[in-house]
Amino acid sequence: MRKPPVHKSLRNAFRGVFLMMKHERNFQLEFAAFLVNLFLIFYLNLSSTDTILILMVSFGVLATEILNTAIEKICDFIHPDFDKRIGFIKDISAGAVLLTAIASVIVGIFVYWKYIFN
Ligand SMILES: Nc1ncnc2c1ncn2[C@@H]1O[C@H](COP(=O)(O)OP(=O)(O)OP(=O)(O)O)[C@@H](O)[C@H]1O
Repeated sequence: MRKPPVHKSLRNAFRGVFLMMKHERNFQLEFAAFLVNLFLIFYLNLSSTDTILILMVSFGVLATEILNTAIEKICDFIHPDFDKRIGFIKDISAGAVLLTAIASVIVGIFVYWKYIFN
């Protein structure tokens, strides 16, 4: 099969992010947190290193949420019935999101602390 041109692949990828925004509540909340971070980056005039740190953890959470949702959808598609193994797969996939969220809270505390309390 021929590969689609780059602009089409890019359009599909953006559609994927748009679908997440439209249908997935957790992603909507995480995207809202991302927008708050964008505001704080400008409002507190973060250094470039701190900006990169905040952007990396924010995009990390969003990207992991997309992969988690993809795994959940595959699970529901290939095995809609209750199965301990599906539960295990979904739990560890959700665990990946949890870890990135914890990392983003830790980084956020370290970065914003300097600007708010110093
Ligand atoms: N088919 C299944 N068999 C066994 N356990 C399941 C199954 N579907 C869901 N579970 C359990 O329910 C939990 C939630 O699964 P669900 O598919 O509803 O994800 P969700 O509520 O959208 O999760 P998230 O908040 O991570 O998006 C799973 O982590 C798993 O423990």
